[in-house]
Amino acid sequence: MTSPVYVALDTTDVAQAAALATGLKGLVAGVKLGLEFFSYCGPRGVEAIADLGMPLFLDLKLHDIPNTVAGAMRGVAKLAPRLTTIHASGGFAMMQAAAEAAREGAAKANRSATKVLAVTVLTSLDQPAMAEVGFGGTVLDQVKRLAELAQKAGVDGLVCSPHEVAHVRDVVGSDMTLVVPGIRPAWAEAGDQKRFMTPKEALKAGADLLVIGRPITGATNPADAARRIAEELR
Ligand SMILES: O=c1ccn([C@@H]2O[C@H](COP(=O)(O)O)[C@@H](O)[C@H]2O)c(=O)[nH]1
Repeated sequence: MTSPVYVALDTTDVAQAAALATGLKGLVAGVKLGLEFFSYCGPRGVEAIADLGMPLFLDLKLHDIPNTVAGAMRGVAKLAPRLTTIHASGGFAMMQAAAEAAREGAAKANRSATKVLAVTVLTSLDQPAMAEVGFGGTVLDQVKRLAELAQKAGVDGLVCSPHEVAHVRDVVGSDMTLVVPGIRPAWAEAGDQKRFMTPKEALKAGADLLVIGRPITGATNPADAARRIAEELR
């Protein structure tokens, strides 16, 4: 079975990210670089990891007015990741502008387009945390609402927790890529994740790709942890 796992390299250091990526080559589907890495290492750091030749997910979770997000997305497109993210709560026009900018960037470079994924509700939020920021309804309803809106805006996929993935699949059908963080093997600590499941449960619920960070990167032997997850998925 080909691995469905993108490993989150949440580090401030290019050399550390490169060493982790190299050690995990062949054991994971690709690597995910996020805000922590990008804040410290910038586009040049991303290029250094891209040069290792593994599929790249650049998870910047863009969220601003449409014009600003489109501009940032043109920059992202130059880095040519396979996948990237925006926040669905930025609204329809923002998502539409981001998707368009990604497609235009790819067309200009004559390559296949970066898939734009809309993040629905962060996996670190539970129902009380949502109420704190003024959402009266359920997490599930909010995720489904944003999923529908994102699909209408023309994005390629969604990020949601394993708790909602089956429901999201019912709403958007089979065309959209569903990427699921909030993954915790039974032997790993939850940390700040609130809506999580094991890798096997998440795949069974309908995830296309899983994002796993600390259970792998924080292990004494990251390659062994990745192998253990692969075993559990078999
Ligand atoms: O809702 C979301 C969206 C993105 N993430 C990102 O995934 C990884 C998860 O890392 P762990 O160490 O496995 O918790 C991290 O990079 C987040 O930025 C998410 O967790 N939830």
